[in-house]
Amino acid sequence: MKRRAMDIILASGSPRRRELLARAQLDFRVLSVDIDETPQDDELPKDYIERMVATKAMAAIEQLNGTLEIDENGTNELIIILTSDTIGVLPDGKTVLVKPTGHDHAYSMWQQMSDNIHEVWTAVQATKIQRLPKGTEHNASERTQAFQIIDQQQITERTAVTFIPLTTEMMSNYWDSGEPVDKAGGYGIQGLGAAWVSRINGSYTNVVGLPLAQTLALIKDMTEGSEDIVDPL
Ligand SMILES: Cc1cn([C@H]2C[C@H](O)[C@@H](COP(=O)(O)OP(=O)(O)OP(=O)(O)O)O2)c(=O)[nH]c1=O
Repeated sequence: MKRRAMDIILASGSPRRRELLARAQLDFRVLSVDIDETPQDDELPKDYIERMVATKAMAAIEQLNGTLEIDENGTNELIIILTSDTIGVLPDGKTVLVKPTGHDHAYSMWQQMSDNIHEVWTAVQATKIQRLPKGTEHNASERTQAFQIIDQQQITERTAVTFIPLTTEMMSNYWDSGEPVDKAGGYGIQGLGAAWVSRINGSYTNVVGLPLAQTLALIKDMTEGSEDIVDPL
């Protein structure tokens, strides 16, 4: 992998995403963003996931505008912000599985996933921003706007996951493990949840939260034509 001068920021609090991107031996920084991830009534999976990655990107830019430390550190003027969101989607193509809000929510998702196939969708947005020249920052809504968006692209990767039949005892034990709480659909394929998965069709890293090969292709595409081109491993 050729190193690049362009900054890459992974705007995510997910340790899984950080670990996955680190496997590409790419220099990047992490910025944690916190947004309201509640789906709207009757919001379709595609609309929801695209809204999530776009909202996370805007929250990341807001944070950068707020601190401006990026310039003080002599960081590059061009930055690619990566944001990502993972959901489960039931075979009806409409029901979105997010992080469980509690025990009952997890059970109701698992009952629908038991002995059934669901899809895991991860969307990734790459947002290229440019630091405005010093002195040209402007104020909007009482916040300094120090960056402009010069490009943005989204991809959504889908993986089909088959669950074995689940018993109440299995669900109860798994809930008690604490693993389900911060994961879409209430399970982690990379952890104890692997025991529930009989088959997948598609990208494994996509289920864990970041489709690595596709994300690297997105970064490469966005750096194409610049000196900072990122070549795959
Ligand atoms: C299905 C599945 C999801 N997950 C995780 C991936 C995501 O981190 C999480 C879904 O929540 P997300 O909102 O996509 O991500 P997040 O809140 O963890 O992090 P961010 O700051 O980037 O918003 O579920 C697994 O770790 N393993 C799995 O098998």
